[in-house]
Amino acid sequence: MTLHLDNLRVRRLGECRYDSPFSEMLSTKQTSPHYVAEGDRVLLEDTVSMLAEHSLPSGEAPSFEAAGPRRKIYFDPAQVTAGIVTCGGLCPGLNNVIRGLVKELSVHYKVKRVLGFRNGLQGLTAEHRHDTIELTPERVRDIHSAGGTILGSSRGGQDADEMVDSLVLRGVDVMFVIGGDGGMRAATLLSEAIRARGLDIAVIGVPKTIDNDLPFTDQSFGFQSAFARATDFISAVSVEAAASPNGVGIVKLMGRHSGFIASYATLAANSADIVLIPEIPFALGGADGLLAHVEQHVRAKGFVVIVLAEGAGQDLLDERGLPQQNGRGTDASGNIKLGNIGELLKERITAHLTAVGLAPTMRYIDPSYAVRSIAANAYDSVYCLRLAHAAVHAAMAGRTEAAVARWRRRFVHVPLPLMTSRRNQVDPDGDLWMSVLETTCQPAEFGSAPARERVRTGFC
Ligand SMILES: Nc1ncnc2c1ncn2[C@@H]1O[C@H](COP(=O)(O)OP(=O)(O)O)[C@@H](O)[C@H]1O
Ligand SMILES: O=P(O)(O)OC[C@H]1O[C@](O)(COP(=O)(O)O)[C@@H](O)[C@@H]1O
Ligand SMILES: [Mg+2]
Repeated sequence: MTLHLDNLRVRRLGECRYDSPFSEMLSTKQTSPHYVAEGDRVLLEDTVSMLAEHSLPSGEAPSFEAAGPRRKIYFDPAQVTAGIVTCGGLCPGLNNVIRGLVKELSVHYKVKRVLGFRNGLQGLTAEHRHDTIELTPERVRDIHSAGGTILGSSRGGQDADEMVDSLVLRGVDVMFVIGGDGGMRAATLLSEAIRARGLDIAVIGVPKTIDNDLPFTDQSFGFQSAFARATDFISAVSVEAAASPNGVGIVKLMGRHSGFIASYATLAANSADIVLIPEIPFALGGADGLLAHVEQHVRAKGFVVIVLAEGAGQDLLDERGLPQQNGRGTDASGNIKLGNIGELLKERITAHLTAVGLAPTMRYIDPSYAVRSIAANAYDSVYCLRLAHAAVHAAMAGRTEAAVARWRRRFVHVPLPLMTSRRNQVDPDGDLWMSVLETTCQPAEFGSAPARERVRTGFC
């Protein structure tokens, strides 16, 4: 879909009539390489050729509204109750975002009250809507040093109208939804239900996911902490495999549909020979297949290290129809349940190497939740705080049905439906994957795997 300026405009609840606590500070600020002034916009595209394709005057080129404080705001802070919810899988930095929101709302805007809804969107059901946490600066003072979320999280669907009822009954004026693609979809439906009832409630999404599979954001928060942790496991199997006869090190990392964690952790560890991601199908057998390459590595240097994203090679499991290894159906949120490709590879590589007289020493690690349950690293901590500030400024200025995101290093407002309009994936023709190939020296494809769909947008 080609995006036009009108697709990127963010909805406003109404005219901003109240002075913002930042009015004075903003009076002299202008756009610079380090600041985007209020009213300025950030271009969607950043190459000369992409801009030339539109041949539009710069004011009409597709662009995002810049995030940040406004001189005038929509809500009277003294009357505002804010709500916060965290939903979906855990992600480093959730507590940092909660803390950042609470402090910005309380310290600078001095809002009346901040409520934390518990256990994800379940907390907005009729049954749980009164079981909230009063979020004060004191309550959140130390939460950022821990992983997880003090509010709890969950998967599973809720009725949008029931959630709106909860906001109305609890007097919420601005609602912050911290979630991944599922959470952003739910926030979109929530906003639509609010609009349908003509209510004056702002909904702002803060995109989170370790998989980095959300579009229109340079990288999602927590991703960097997660792949840094994953790097430790690659280094561990690399050491183990190198020290073992016919060593085979395999690390299976999270990444349901996108291989960003696997790719970045591989580049950081710089010790893997092969990376397998959901975006690039691979064949096991044949002269150019994965098994032949594994054998070549073991013969040539005595060991091999493989990094595997959990969503890779799912077609191979389908073909074999193994009930214990295949995924079955979807989870409560509708996410596909994956088969265990790690177990399949372990089994097939062991059988192949044994058959050719190279009985392997298998070193297999599935760090699973260990990469996402940790606290945010220093980079993500800063990033989470700045996203939280942007989210509060957006909500107080009456922006709604929008997410805050970092785009080309600037903070921007993205219309919520766009956040789920496509999936961010590693582009097999992009420069990230090229760096992976340069690092591992693996072939662009293993064997004659099924044709892949062309990835239309890879942002990293
Ligand atoms: N299509 C959808 N419509 C409404 N709610 C959804 C939708 N997809 C997900 N949700 C809700 O959003 C929440 C988070 O979604 P989930 O996919 O579990 O995690 P994430 O937000 O991390 O992607 C869940 O409570 C889920 O029910
Ligand atoms: O928490 P669960 O249900 O075990 O799900 C695991 C999934 O969560 C993730 O960590 C992140 O997914 P979300 O961003 O959708 O929360 C995936 O990488 C992984 O497949
Ligand atoms: Mg998701």
